[in-house]
Amino acid sequence: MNEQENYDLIVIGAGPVGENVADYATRKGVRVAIVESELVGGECSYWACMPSKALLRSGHALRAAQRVPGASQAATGKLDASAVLARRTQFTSGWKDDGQAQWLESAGIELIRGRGRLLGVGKVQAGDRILSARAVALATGSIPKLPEIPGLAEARPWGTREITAADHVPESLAILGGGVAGTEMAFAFASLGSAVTLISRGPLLGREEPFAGEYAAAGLKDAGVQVRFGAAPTRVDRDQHGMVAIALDDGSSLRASELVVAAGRTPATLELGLEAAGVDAKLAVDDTMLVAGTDWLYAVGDVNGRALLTHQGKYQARIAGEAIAARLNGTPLSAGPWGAHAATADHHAVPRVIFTDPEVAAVGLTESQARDAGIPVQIVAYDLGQVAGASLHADGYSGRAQLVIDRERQVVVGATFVGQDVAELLHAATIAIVGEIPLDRLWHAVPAYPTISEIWLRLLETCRQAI
Ligand SMILES: Cc1cc2nc3c(=O)[nH]c(=O)nc-3n(C[C@H](O)[C@H](O)[C@H](O)COP(=O)(O)OP(=O)(O)OC[C@H]3O[C@@H](n4cnc5c(N)ncnc54)[C@H](O)[C@@H]3O)c2cc1C
Ligand SMILES: NC(=O)c1ccc[n+]([C@@H]2O[C@H](COP(=O)([O-])OP(=O)(O)OC[C@H]3O[C@@H](n4cnc5c(N)ncnc54)[C@H](O)[C@@H]3O)[C@@H](O)[C@H]2O)c1
Repeated sequence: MNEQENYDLIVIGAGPVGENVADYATRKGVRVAIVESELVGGECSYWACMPSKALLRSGHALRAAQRVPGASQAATGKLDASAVLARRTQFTSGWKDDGQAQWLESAGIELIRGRGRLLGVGKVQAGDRILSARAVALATGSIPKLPEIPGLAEARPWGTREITAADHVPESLAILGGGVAGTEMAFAFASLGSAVTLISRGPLLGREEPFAGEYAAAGLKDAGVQVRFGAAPTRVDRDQHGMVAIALDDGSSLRASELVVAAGRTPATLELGLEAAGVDAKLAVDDTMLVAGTDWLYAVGDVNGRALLTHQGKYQARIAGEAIAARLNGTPLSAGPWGAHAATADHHAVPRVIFTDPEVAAVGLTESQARDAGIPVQIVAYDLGQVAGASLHADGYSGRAQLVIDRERQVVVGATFVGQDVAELLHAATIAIVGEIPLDRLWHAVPAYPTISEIWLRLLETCRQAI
C-alpha cells in the first residue's frame, strides 16, 4: 500500500449526490478527493432516472399526439422500438463516464477509482491507497432488494439495471412490485410492445394518495398491461427454453420471457467499514447530514434513506457540501430550520414525479400523513378535465388535483396532481409549501388562460366555497 495521502474531505461514491457534495465543498476552498468503484454519475445517469425516462418519453409523445385530432391522423403507427432503445443509450452516453470524469477534473476534484472503505475515524481505503481527511462523506446510494422467494435468485431475474439497459424488448415481461419503478417500467415496455403483467401485492404507488394509484392502474389497463393485485409469488423457475414460470399465492401462475424485480431498495452500506469506524449502520443524520455520534462523518442521498430521489439527494448535497466547508473553514454555520446549512425541505416539501400515463406529481404531505401529524386538515379536490387548458391539451383529458390544507395556518402542506403532463405544475406547489404562502395571498397569483395551471384558481375557489 502507498503512504497515507491527506485531504480535507473524502467523498465515497460519485453518483449525482457525491458529485454535488464534492463540488459545493470545493467551491468553498476545500481540498476534495472522490472515490468511485463503478461509473462517475452513479445509478441515476446509467441505470435509473435518465434511461428510464428516455424509455418512457416516446410512448408519452405518441399517445399525446393521438389524443389531438389532426395530429392523431398523422400519428397512426407504433413506436420504433430500436430507435427508442438507441435514444435511451444516447442518454447514458453508452454507459461510459468520460464526460463526467472530465467534469470532475475541470471542477478541481480528484477522482480515485476503486472501492472505498472506512478504516477508522477520517481514514479511508480506496483501492490500494490509504487516504485520510478531516471529514468523510458517504454518498454510496442504494441497492435493490431481492425478496426471499423460493427459486427467485436461481431464475436470474432482471432488476432495474437490466430493464433500463435492455438491448431488446422481451416478448413478454412480468414485473414484481407495484411501486414507482415497477409501474413506470410496465408503462415503458407495454408502449414498446411487450406483453406486460404487473404483480402488485397492494395498491399501486402505495405511498401516494390512493387516487393516484387508481388513475395509474386505469392508465396501465388502457396501455394493455395486466395488473395482478393482491398477488405474491410463491415460487419462480426458469425452464430449459429460458422462460420464467411464476407461481402465485392465489393458486394461479404465469409465464414470461423475463421477470423484473422492482421491490424497493436498501442503503448501500455493505463492506463500507462502518463497524471499524465505530458508526451505527442506521446512519441517522441531522439536517447538515452529519451522522449521529460523530463529528467527521456525513451520509448524503440514498444512503441515508431520507428520500430516494436524485433531486432531493442533490439538495442535501448542496447543503452538506457547504456545511462541511463551513465547519472545516471555521466559518459560521446557519443550521436552524430553513438555514443555509439545513436540509429542512426534507421534512416538508419533497417533490415526487411518477412518469406514468397519466403522470403523478406530488409534494409535501398526503392527507393521511397530515392527519397522522395532527394537522387540522382541509382537503380540496378538483377534476382536471374541467379546466379549459386541459381540455385543449388533449381530447378526453382525465385527471384530478388535490390540495392538503392546514386549516388553522391557512397554508398548503401537500399537493397531488394526476393527469397528462402535470409534472411541470408541481414546482408551483413546492414554492407554495416552502414559502408557506397564505391562501389569501395565493388568491392573487393569477394563472394564465387557457393553461392547465388554472387548476390553482379552481382549487382556491373550491376552498373558499367550503368555508
Ligand atoms: C429505475 C429507477 C428510476 C429512477 N428514476 C428516478 C427519477 O426519475 N427521478 C429521481 O429523482 N430519482 C429516480 N430514481 C432514484 C435515483 O436513481 C436515486 O435517488 C439517485 O441515483 C441517488 O443518488 P446517489 O448519488 O445517492 O446514489 P447513486 O446514484 O446510487 O450513486 C452512488 C455511487 O456510489 C458508488 N459506490 C457505492 N459504494 C461504493 C464504494 N464502497 N466505493 C466507491 N464507490 C461506491 C456507486 O458505484 C455509485 O456510482 C430512480 C431509481 C431507479 C432504481
Ligand atoms: N420517477 C421517480 O422519481 C422514480 C422512479 C423509479 C424509482 N424511484 C425511486 O427509487 C426507489 C425504488 O423504487 P421501487 O419501485 O423499487 O421501490 P418502491 O418502494 O417504490 O416500491 C416497491 C414495491 O415493491 C413491493 N414489494 C416489496 N417487497 C415485495 C415482495 N416481497 N413481494 C411483492 N412485492 C413487494 C412494495 O409493496 C412496493 O409496491 C423509490 O423509492 C423511488 O424513490 C423514483
